[in-house]
Amino acid sequence: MYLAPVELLHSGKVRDLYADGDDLILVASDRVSVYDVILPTPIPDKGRILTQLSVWWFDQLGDLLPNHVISATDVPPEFAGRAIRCRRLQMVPVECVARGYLTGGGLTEYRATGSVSGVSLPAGLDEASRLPEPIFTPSTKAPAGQHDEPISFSAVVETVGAETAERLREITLGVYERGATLAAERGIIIADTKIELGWAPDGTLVLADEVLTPDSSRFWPADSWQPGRPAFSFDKQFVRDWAAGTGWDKRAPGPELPDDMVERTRARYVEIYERLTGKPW
Ligand SMILES: CCOC(=O)Cn1cc(-c2ncnc(N)c2C#N)cn1
Repeated sequence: MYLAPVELLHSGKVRDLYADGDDLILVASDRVSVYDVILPTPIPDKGRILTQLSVWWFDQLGDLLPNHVISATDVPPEFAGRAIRCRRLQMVPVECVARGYLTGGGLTEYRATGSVSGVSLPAGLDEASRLPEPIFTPSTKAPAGQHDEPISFSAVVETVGAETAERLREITLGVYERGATLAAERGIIIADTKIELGWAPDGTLVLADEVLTPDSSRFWPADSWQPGRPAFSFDKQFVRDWAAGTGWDKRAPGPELPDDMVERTRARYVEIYERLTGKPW
C-alpha cells in the first residue's frame, strides 16, 4: 500500500506536528528540555510514555469535553506509540493555564504585582505556596523561543468574547481540578498545567495538544512538598541538579547525560505513568 508522506508543519522543543491529508499527526520525541534548553541525550521511551499518558487523560476527561484524538494507533510506523492522529481545529489564540500552587513565572509576577494574570492573591504567599483555590491565569502564545506573557481575563474577553472566555476558564479549571485531584490521591502534586483548546467546524470547543503530562504541567512528589522551599520536579530534578553540578552555563548547549542519569530519568517517567494510570508500563 502506498503510504503518502506526512508533511512537517511545526517543530517544537520536544514535539513535532505533521499534516497527513486533512488530519494532523502530533509526535512526541524522546528529547528532554531543562531550563528551556534541549539536552542532546534522548530519554528512551519518554515520547511514548507521555503520549500514552496523554491518551489516558483524554479518555478520563471525555465527560468534560470532546477532544481532538482521531486515533492513537493509526499513525506512521516510525512514530508508533508516540504520536496521535488528531483532527484539525481552529486553535484558540490563548494559552489556557490553571495554577493550584505558586511558582515560576506566576510567583515572579505575584511578587511584583500581588496578582497573576490579573487575579489578585492574598499577601504572604511564597515559593510553592498552595493557592486558596486553583486560578485561571491565561497568557499570550509567544513566538518560539520567547516567554508567554500573562494576560488578564478581560483581555481574553476582548479576544474571544465573554461567553467563550468564561468557557475557557471553566474548562481549564475543570481539567486541572480533575487531574490534580486524581494525581494527589496517587502522591503526585500537579502544581499547574497548560492546555490547548481549539474550535471544531461546528464551533464546539475541543481539548487539543497534550494534556496533564510532565511537559505541559509541573509534577511534584507530594511527600517532599514544603511551601517556602523550591519544589522537586518529579521528572526533571535529577537532570537539573546533575547539570548544575557540572558547572553548565545555561546559555551554552546542554551537556550530554551519563547513562545512569538517562535511566533514572526514564524510570521517573515510567513511575508517573504507572502511578497515575494504575497500569504497568
Ligand atoms: C510542535 C508541536 O506543538 C504544536 O504544534 C502545538 N499545536 C497544535 C496545533 C493544532 N492545530 C490544529 N489542530 C489541532 N488539533 C492542533 C493540535 N494539537 C497547532 N499547534
